[in-house]
Formats: sequence, C-alpha cells, structure tokens
Amino acid sequence: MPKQTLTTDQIEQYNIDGYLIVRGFYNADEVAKLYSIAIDDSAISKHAINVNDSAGKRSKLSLWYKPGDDVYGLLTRGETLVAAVDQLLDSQPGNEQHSVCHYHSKLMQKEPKVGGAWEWHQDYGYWYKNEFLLPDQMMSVMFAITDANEENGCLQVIKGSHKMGRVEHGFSGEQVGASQRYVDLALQTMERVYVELKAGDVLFFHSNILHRSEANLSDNPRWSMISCYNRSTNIGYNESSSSSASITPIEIVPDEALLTWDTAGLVEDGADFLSKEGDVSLK
Ligand SMILES: O=C(O)CCC(=O)C(=O)O
Ligand SMILES: [Fe+2]
Repeated sequence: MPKQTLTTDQIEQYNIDGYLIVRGFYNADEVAKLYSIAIDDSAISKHAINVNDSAGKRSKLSLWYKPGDDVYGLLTRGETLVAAVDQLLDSQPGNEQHSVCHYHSKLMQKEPKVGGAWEWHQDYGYWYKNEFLLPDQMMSVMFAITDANEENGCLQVIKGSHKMGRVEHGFSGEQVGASQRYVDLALQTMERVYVELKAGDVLFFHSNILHRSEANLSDNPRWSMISCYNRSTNIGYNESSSSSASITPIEIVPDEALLTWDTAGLVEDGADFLSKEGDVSLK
C-alpha cells in the first residue's frame, strides 16, 4: 500500500497536541530490514554513547548528522516521510520549497532490564544552545523498531506543552532536564500521555513538547530511531557538526528505496557521528 501524506485533520491535531502518531507507516518487511541491519551494525556500536540516568541505569545511543545511503538514511530521506515533515514544520512565506533538512538521527537502544530513563525535557531545550532561533521549524520523528509500551519504557509526552515555549533546562545527573517546577505546573492542567507504539508506527513531535521515558524493566528491548528535522531557513549559529546538514535540503529518495535498494549499515567515515565531548547542548 503506498504511503499517504497527512490530512488536514492530522496537521491540525499536531498543531493542537504538539505530536501526531501515524500507525503502520512502515510495514513488517521494512521494520525487519532496519532491525536486522541495526543489530549487527559495527559503526553504530563503535560510536554508541552511554547515558546514565539518575538511578544509574544506562541507555545507549548513537547519533549522526549526515543521512547517507545506508538503511537509516533511506528511511530518513523517504519521500512520503519528508513530505509529512514538510506539512508539519512552520515555514516562512516564499521559502516553503524543498527546504526540509536533516538535523541528526539517533538510534536509541533500551535493552531489557538495563535501558535507563530519560528526564522530562524539550528537544529544543538542547537545540537552543546550538543557537537555532525558530523552534516551530524543528521537530523529531520517532520510528518504533520494536513495540514500545508502558512496560518497556515508551515515550511519554505532556499533551499541548509545546505551547509553553521553551522552559529552562539544567543538569539532572548526566542528563539535561527541564525545570521540575514547570513540569509540575504543566502536569496540573495538561495530560500526560504514554505513547505506546507498535513496530512500524511513527510519532511526529514538536521540538518544544515536554517528553520523558521510564527505564526498561521488562524482558523486551525497546529500540527506536529518532530523526530530527529542520528548515534551511533556521540556522544553528552555534552548531557543532561540521557537515552543515541542518541547513542542507534533504536529497529525497523514493519510498521503495528502503526495501529495494541494496543497502547496509552506517559508513564509518561518512556519517559524522556525535561524540560526547563534541556537542555544546550536552554541556
Ligand atoms: O528514547 C527516549 O525514550 C527519549 C529520547 C529523547 O527524548 C531524546 O534523545 O531526545
Ligand atoms: Fe528528546
């Protein structure tokens, strides 16, 4: 079945709630291909960063800037996905055309019993430090590679919290988290939603929505990939990646590339990986 672009109702829902779930965006073959390549990807494991939560539980993530012809890049650059992002990102009049860029992508591996929690935060809470000025022109897209549910530490969001604008962030253990006071206040009037996803589902979320996740105490892994998007009009003046991917329009590929192109894991020297020392927003 060909993928569909978003309806006006879906766009409206994203603008009101700050997030949108699209079920079954990828089929079982696409998910299986992604998972089987990711699980054996030596570049991913070599560049994995361990992030401890306040209880000492450890999440592994690998983050890269340049979307290539590897399996992740083909997913990130897929025609219908980029079209959906284009429908959701704010734009300046006259600059709408071909201006969706890839900021970075990350593979999040929350292993059974080991994978740690993420503190409440806004992604723009970090990206502000990179001196991007326009949060409405930035978003994240989470692809469920395995099922994600309350038991294995799925993402939680505070519905509508993107309307608060950016809130203050500070260190909480090794992670940077949003001000607890503002999170507590938000939770008095806004709903916390557990975003349960089946493998193949996609979650689009605004760069200012407050989100977190619990540790994975279950027997099942929770793997997901998150691609973050930006518009070419939104410059990160303090952006640390040398690749300038964040203001370079994406080279779009057809949806079927993911399954039909001969592709593999990340290319060691092509992807421009993040190291823990390398990024101002982690400091
Ligand atoms: O994977 C998760 O549970 C959350 C990760 C996240 O929000 C992030 O890396 O910005
Ligand atoms: Fe996040």
